[in-house]
Amino acid sequence: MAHALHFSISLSPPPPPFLSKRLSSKPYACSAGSPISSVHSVSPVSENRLPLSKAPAPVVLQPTTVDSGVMHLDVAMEVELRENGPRSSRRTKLVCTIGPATCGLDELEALAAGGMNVARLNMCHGTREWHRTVIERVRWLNQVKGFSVSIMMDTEGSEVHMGDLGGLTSAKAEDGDIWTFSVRAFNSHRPECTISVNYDGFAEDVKVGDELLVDGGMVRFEVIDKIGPDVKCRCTDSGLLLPRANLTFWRNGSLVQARNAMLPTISSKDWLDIDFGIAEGVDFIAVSFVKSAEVIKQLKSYIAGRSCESDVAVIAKIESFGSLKNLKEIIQASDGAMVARGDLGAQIPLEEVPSIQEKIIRLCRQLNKPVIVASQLLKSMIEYPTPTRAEVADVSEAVKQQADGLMLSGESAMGQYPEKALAVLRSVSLRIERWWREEKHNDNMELPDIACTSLESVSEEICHAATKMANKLEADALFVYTKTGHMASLLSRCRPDCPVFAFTPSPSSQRRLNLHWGLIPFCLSFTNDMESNLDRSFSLLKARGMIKSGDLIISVSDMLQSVQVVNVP
Ligand SMILES: Nc1ncnc2c1ncn2[C@@H]1O[C@H](COP(=O)(O)OP(=O)(O)O)[C@@H](O)[C@H]1O
Ligand SMILES: C=C(OP(=O)(O)O)C(=O)O
Ligand SMILES: [K+]
Ligand SMILES: [Mg+2]
Repeated sequence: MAHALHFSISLSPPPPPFLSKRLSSKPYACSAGSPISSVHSVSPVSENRLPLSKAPAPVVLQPTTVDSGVMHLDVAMEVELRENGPRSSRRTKLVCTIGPATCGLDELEALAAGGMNVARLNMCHGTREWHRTVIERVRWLNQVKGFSVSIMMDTEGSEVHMGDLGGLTSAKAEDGDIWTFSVRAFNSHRPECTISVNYDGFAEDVKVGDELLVDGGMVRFEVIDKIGPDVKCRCTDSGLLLPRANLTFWRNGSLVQARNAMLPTISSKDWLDIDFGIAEGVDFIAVSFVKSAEVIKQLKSYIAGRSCESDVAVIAKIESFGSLKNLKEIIQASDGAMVARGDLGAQIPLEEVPSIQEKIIRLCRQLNKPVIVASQLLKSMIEYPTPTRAEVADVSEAVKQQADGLMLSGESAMGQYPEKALAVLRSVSLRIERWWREEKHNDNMELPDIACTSLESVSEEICHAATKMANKLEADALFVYTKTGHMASLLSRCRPDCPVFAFTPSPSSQRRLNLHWGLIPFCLSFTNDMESNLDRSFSLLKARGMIKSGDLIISVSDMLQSVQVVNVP
């Protein structure tokens, strides 16, 4: 049941069933969340972190069940709408990777209150039990605290990576140090300067003289000797080794495709994780190292056969050489894409990443698929409370390119300042979006027809026309009443100057729409009578201070092929 929120009466929420669980993900310990009171205050300052220099005012959310089930909107978006007004609300969506720094209930709530639209779980790390507890916590926050945070599961894939560091959060490799990379497993005792590798063929595939890159070049080694399962390497570029960091090796300046590159994109472990994700009802499954459209089609039909509502969206991660060769087919087959710059930058020359990012974003928009820009957006904030100027410029570039979403990885998973990093994404997005609108940099990107049926063509034309009218008339918001969410995505694709209030009867459609640029998704049941739908929405939204009398609304729906222009009474 959806809980619509009002802010006057306080009610004690039921205690979360998982409160007693203590989540830990070796080598980190993490808080299991503190008891929740009815008036729960989300403080940006939490234990064992430095107080933030410019801490935002704590958000105090008092959920009640007034209007329960009538209309539901993420409570953080509601606060933002009320405070900034529709036209100044944030259009770019924010994805946070959850890890030891943010798996506690308080930390998750702080991220939700700070504008996290999607929580990402990287199946490369942690146990299924650990991930299940995080999912339960996010669900609890959604149900009891009125958020609408979606969940994205990200598969491990058959990449080569290091093992854990036996309890250490990191290890420093210095220039000239000799380290051993071994396919042996070290259960309790890991010898000094030794790292385990998850791929059995590792020692066979590398050659003396190869260059070994950790995490796309954060640390570099040269292979100097091979002794059975052990590969001896000399550090040539010092840096921090992080648990399970990805490994690539290069020969004469070219990436060596290890035999694991021939393994299926979705490993047996990934299929079990996918079963887990479907059973837990995650909203998105992001597939690592996609090489072809076939694997996406296969996964989509697997999901359709498994989950009765078949509403898990599949996101293709573009992070390998193979995916670039089949980019259009892959994106066409998927429900969205991720520019996974971490691994992408380890597979192609770094200087090619920016133009490829732009190309993928443009292609996704043309094909009407949401796209996320991921990795290293605010990397320095893992350790420092303020970003570098270059990082802010990188974030603003992605915002200018009108990517649907921006993603935090280590910054939110294991960094010292997750909430601050999220606040930076939020404020840079708001500022750059406003600037882009004021400067009328509104691109006139050619949007090709994507409709397959004549009815879909009509919807597409209606969305183009409605956007044009909304821009010209400087409307306060576009409204769309949509059963499947498709028409809302078509409006988002037009990147209108005003936000799009997307009303959909299903909570799962609402959570899927969370990822689309400029959409404010509401869960609301509606009828075929547009007149009464509008009346009802107006009175609900006005009562909650999200719109006001006189606001200009342009409304479309996927039941009635028309555009309505209305002033809020
Ligand atoms: N579930 C988790 N448990 C423990 N650590 C995690 C988890 N998720 C992420 N991390 C940490 O955050 C870092 C950044 O996350 P991410 O970018 O998703 O992974 P990776 O660096 O392996 O690609 C990881 O290297 C890892 O140290
Ligand atoms: C997001 C990425 O994938 P992962 O963190 O799973 O390696 C990436 O490589 O940029
Ligand atoms: K992954
Ligand atoms: Mg990756």
